[in-house]
Amino acid sequence: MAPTTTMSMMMDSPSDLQEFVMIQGNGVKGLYEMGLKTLPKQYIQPLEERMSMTNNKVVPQESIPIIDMSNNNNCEEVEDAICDAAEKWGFFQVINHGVPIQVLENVKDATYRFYELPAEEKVKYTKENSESKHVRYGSSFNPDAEKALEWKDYLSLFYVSDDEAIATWPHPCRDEALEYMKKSEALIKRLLNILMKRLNVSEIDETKEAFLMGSRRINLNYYPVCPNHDLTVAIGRHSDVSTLTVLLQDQTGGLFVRTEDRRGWIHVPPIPEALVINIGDALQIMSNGRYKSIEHRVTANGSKTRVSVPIFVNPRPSDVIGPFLEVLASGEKAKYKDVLYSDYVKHFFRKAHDGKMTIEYAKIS
Ligand SMILES: O=C(O)CCC(=O)C(=O)O
Ligand SMILES: [Fe+2]
Repeated sequence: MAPTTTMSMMMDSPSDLQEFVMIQGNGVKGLYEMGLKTLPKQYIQPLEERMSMTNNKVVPQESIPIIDMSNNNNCEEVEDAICDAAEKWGFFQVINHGVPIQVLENVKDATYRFYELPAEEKVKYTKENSESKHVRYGSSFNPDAEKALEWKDYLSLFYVSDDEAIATWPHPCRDEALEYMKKSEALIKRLLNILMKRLNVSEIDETKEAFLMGSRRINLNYYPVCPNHDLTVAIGRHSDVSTLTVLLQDQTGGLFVRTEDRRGWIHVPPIPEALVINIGDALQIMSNGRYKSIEHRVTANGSKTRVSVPIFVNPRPSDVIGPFLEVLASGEKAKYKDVLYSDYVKHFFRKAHDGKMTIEYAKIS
């Protein structure tokens, strides 16, 4: 069938579009490559979700902290900057973080390599087809629950063990994704140690380590050029369910973070060689609200393809998480109840992205 015929059929029929994007595994990348000039209506977001609307003012003069983690920097100053940023912003960027720059470049290249596979290859990893429940390729966030789709393709890799990853992760990106995960471990431990110290957790024993970083998931996100990009989003407003997230973004830009007063959005400018760190809901819960998991979103781009590679550092699915006893020791009242982490995550993935609503699930009212 000629591409124009397929395209006009898809523009008219939601099920044809879903078949092409999700079932056949072409993703939004496939839509872009067909030369689509108009955004299909399924992707048109309600007015209030579009970045161009007045309720979504970008605050240009503000910026999240950029923290130099070089070893020769004053330790105490670095530690304070990290904890302050986690309390006030829930988001910061780190430079001289110790993850080799080549490892970051390699995982970005590997992301392109995966998405350049033909749809017949990628489709092997969709929810319907994937041989492993730990490997999932898809488009948008939760198409079954969303009123409007998001302009994003993703490959999500849940880490269980090296052997399992080697046996199941797609070859074009397997080694690079694993290497990025391995090489970021020291940074993750350093950040968690620093953040725990302010919570009076002086030592991360085995149980605490499981709560804080017992499981990890790495996503390879692909956001192709988007027609009528102002009418849609690449990722809708959400907070992460992780303990913390280490995010590698390319030089395109488009990630925005909610301001403290919730009245505007701040751009997270791409900085060469930097990593973005953000606090997730699990750490907001464990710190009893001291560290903030902040709403963020990604805009779609009309002229440039963007990739990003977050590592979600999580508790184990079987862990029951709640505010740490050390935090409550001073008599502070618990703001969150104990929740089974897998239930919390299921709750997040059952819905469309809805800002900061997920954490209501754990709140003591
Ligand atoms: O692509 C980005 O910059 C952010 C991605 C993100 O927020 C997520 O995957 O949870
Ligand atoms: Fe996120």
